[in-house]
Amino acid sequence: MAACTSQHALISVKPRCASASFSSDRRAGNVRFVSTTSCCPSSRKLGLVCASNSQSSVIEPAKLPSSPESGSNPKKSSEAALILIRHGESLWNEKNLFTGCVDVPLTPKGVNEAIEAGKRICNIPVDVIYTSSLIRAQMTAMLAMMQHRRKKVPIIVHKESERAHQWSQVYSEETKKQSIPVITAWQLNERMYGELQGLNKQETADLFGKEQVHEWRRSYDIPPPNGESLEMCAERAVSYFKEQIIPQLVSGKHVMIAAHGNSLRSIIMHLDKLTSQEVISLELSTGIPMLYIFKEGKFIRRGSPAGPSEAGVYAYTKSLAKYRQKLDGMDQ
Ligand SMILES: O=C(O)[C@H](O)COP(=O)(O)O
Repeated sequence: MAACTSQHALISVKPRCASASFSSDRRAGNVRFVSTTSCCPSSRKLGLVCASNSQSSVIEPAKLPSSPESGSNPKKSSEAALILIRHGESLWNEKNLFTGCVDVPLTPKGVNEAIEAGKRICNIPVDVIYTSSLIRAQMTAMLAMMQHRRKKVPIIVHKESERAHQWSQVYSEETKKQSIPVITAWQLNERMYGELQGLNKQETADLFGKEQVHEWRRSYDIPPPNGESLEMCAERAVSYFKEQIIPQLVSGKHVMIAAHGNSLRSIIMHLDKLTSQEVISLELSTGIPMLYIFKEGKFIRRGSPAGPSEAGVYAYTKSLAKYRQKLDGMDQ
């Protein structure tokens, strides 16, 4: 890994204007890619593993009824928005500790990041929210959604027991219409970091070597001691995405996912068809939302803002622009 790391060059890409298309661009806003032209043997090995495991981001085209919220004609429009947000800074991000599945809340900075994330997506329709079972992702989802111009109330769906489900029912159709279900799923949790959980990242690198720790943190198929590799994390996160979330998009629902650096890396790897070599260089910042459009069975990246507002950073589709106009109309 040392050879790879030393030859990496950081590429940062500025967000594009609203009219630009991101369809074939894997680099945007919070997603940083690093050149991997010269690879070490272990990276080549990863590439081979990926080739046999590579997943297509195209699923069978389906009939896609549009949500009434989208403000578009269901016959003409067949697209749904997918927003991905990594949680804001957590107390252990701040302390530079390996966190994984330890359930740590946001810092005040993380709270602000979640609020800013919400402002960036305040004009994009959301019908259903998925988060991990960890509080940092749930706080981020809630804080972000509270910034939305549509002012719907995000409500956690409790299905841990029959009673929890029954006791959290809402008995007004009108109130339900003004709510957004928030579905929590352990499958979207951060990759389990095994015996690194709670250790300081810098001290671990000093102890085991920078290359070893980079391999544990970023390689596709090398797990940290007694933890999950990205590949293992993808097995649950991408399966959940395919089984539970894609059907929502197919039915025209606009979806937001608030999750974690590595569970989202595995989902982005799937959406953008990254190889196991390319995913090594994929880094997600805390609290920066990415937007994809699901259309005719394909996922198209539409941008990721680096600025403080959503204006001019997402490549709006026609129906997203219509939805935004509708919100403008509601304000008047
Ligand atoms: O779990 C953690 O420690 C972080 O959320 C992600 O860690 P990473 O940057 O090592 O992937």
